Amino acid sequence: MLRIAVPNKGSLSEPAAQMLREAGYRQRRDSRELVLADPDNDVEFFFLRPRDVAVYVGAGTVDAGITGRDLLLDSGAHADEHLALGFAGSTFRFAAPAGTVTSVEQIAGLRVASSYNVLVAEHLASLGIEPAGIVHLDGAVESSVRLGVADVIADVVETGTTLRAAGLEVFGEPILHSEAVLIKRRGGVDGGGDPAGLDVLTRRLQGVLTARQYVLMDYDVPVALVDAAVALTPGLESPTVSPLHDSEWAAVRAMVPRRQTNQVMDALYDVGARAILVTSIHACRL
Ligand SMILES: Nc1ncnc2c1ncn2[C@@H]1O[C@H](COP(=O)(O)OP(=O)(O)OP(=O)(O)O)[C@@H](O)[C@H]1O
Ligand SMILES: O=P(O)(O)OC[C@H]1O[C@H](OP(=O)(O)OP(=O)(O)O)[C@H](O)[C@@H]1O
Ligand SMILES: [Mg+2]
Repeated sequence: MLRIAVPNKGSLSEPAAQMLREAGYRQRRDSRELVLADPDNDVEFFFLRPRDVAVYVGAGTVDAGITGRDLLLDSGAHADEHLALGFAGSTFRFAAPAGTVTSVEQIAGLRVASSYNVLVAEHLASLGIEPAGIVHLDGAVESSVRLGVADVIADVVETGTTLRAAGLEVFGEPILHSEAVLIKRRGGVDGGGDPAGLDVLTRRLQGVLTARQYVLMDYDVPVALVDAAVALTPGLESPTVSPLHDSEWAAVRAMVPRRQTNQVMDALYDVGARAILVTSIHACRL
């Protein structure tokens, strides 16, 4: 039975549960449940603090886990990213009161507050910059400068709303682009390969990612224009082209990136395609 660690609260928890549900797994009904067996799928879920997921995976007491790339790197755990999951996207950045600090080099000799000390220390060391110290805080890091325990902060930024509300501005390049990731133990099981069942979990999650990123497009097009139309909808491998009762027309079906749906429909219409239909993909295995 594959043992999978899942965040029990915070920004990652609900979207992780939703993705697993879409991948056909049972998920808990009560947010206080700590363990959930799903015997039909031969997996067991352990609901753990987002920060602790990498620790358990690194120790090998669970086989895989869902966490943030930033949390994984900060943990120093013996675990690696296996699959990017496309949600909980954020950047990890330095910020300071507007106009006070404008370059990363200026951090030398200053106090930096963060919940991600390891990440910050490694990043500054790699740049050869020595801060006066790194102050570890559990959260609400944006308040630390106003309250006098630090001069700059390093924190998760998504929309920037929290920073603005605290009168802070980002400076320097992003330290990291993060998102939710599926992780596994570094070096495999007892020095061997991946844990049994990880391949199935991975294919299922990839199926959800594909179903979210693509739509299915159907259209009719005059046979003489099939090549021009198909060039606009090459699909993943090759589009399906079927004959129609009217032998001068053909029907085409192809997967199209969801973001390009309307541009592709406009272009197909211009080429001469008609009856263009778009449907969502519920699940898939590529
Ligand atoms: N506003 C946000 N938008 C997108 N991702 C975020 C946001 N805040 C946090 N994250 C991501 O979620 C993960 C951390 O989750 P969260 O903030 O819920 O944990 P935590 O701060 O340890 O928990 P809590 O805040 O409940 O104590 C990180 O991977 C981080 O990049
Ligand atoms: O750029 P924004 O969209 O404003 O989002 C970023 C904020 O979200 C997270 O905070 P969270 O809600 O997890 O609180 P915490 O600081 O207590 O962890 C993060 O630590 C930032 O403070
Ligand atoms: Mg948080």
